[in-house]
Amino acid sequence: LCTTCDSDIHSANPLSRRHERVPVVPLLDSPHSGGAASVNRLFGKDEDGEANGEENEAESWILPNPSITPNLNSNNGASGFGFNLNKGVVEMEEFGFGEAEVDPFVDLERLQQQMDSVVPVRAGVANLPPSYIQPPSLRPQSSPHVAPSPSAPSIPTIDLSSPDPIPLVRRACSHWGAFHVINHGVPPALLQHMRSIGVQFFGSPMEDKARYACDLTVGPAAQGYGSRMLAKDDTVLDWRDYFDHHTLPEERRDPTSGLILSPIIAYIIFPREVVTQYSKEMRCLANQLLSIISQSLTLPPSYIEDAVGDVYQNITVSFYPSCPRPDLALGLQAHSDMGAITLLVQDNVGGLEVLKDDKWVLVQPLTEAIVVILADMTEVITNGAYKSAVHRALVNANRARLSVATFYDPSKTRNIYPAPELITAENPAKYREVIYGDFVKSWYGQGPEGKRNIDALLIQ
Ligand SMILES: O=C(O)CCC(=O)C(=O)O
Ligand SMILES: [Fe+2]
Repeated sequence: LCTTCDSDIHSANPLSRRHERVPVVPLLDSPHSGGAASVNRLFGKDEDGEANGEENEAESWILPNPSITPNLNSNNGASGFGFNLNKGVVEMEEFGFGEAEVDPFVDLERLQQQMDSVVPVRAGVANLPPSYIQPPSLRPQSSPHVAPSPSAPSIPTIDLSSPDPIPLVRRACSHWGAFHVINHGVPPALLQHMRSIGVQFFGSPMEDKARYACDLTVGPAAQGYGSRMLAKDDTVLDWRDYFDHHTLPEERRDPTSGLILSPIIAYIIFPREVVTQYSKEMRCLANQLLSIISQSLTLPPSYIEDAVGDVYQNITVSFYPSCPRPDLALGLQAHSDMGAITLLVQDNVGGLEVLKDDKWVLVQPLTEAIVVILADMTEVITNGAYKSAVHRALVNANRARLSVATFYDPSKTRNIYPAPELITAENPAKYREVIYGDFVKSWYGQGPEGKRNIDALLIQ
């Protein structure tokens, strides 16, 4: 709609007349984007503000598949989704949640009052569906915690512009396996932009989001919208919806891969321009960090990067709606990431926890900082000198939360093994060599359960 029509239509309804139109942040300052023109492009308008749907589709990260029309009430293909689409719809209807009209401009706090998601947000305080109830030992409060306070220990913050970050990184990696980086060189506007697009996407009506449903029959971590992490049915579900992008190598950028349904959309979802830029910046930062990490173990700067080989990068935007019983559920179960390194950007709600000395420690959100999480293959390559960090996401009753995780992984055919340079008679190899694809298969097949998959590689 042009601004005038938009205003006319919205003022016809006394409630929506009070809505305030707030555009998401302007696009980056680049020769191709900037200011009002970019905002117009984001919302499907040409430079004069007129609607321009075709351009939207061309710029979306994922393109529609015009041969398939979504039918939320049919049984077709429901079993292969990242979630069971039919089940989701039935559950939402059961809880009196019909087709919500969601304003894509709303912020997270307002959005959670009216949004729909795969997780059944409208279950009501007394009614967390049993499939989301964690066994008592895994519930948030049942495991030991470091009480959050300004003086409580937390992951270190490393200024990457400092003259010599190597000793700081060495310390953070050996003690925590996770740390914040600041002055990392990624433009803050890009981080904010990615978050804003996420808010806009998850705030869309289910009917629109379901058109991007991922197809887990093509394999785990398929591209697109979903909620289930594992193929198995008997796991407790995470209180999380996600949107996964396959970004590297570039040949994985098939805009239809992994999707079941994707017909015409009226507005843009994850614009290619932004995701591409984000992917580039995150790759650059990951390479810089892997170089510092290698050097911190007296390995050549490109050691871990070379050991990983061609990088497989996925960008997963996670959305954790407010939860009726945050004491019984988890946004994301305890796990270590399976690749080499993860770069996580969170909003200001908080919920990420890292396990340190068998106690959960909250990672306080830091504006503009990026959380670096060491993953399992770095643990193998460094022969356990650096351990992957076990982490999980909590949910809360009042506020929805959004995070963007960028995974830097080896290709499925890559052999990963402890660096021979780090093996001595006194310090023999601690892990068996593994083909990364086999590791991923076992991870998704049986579930993470903390570090069980990497522990299975330990040489006794
Ligand atoms: O959302 C978060 O804070 C954690 C996300 C995460 O651990 C993951 O996607 O692997
Ligand atoms: Fe993770």
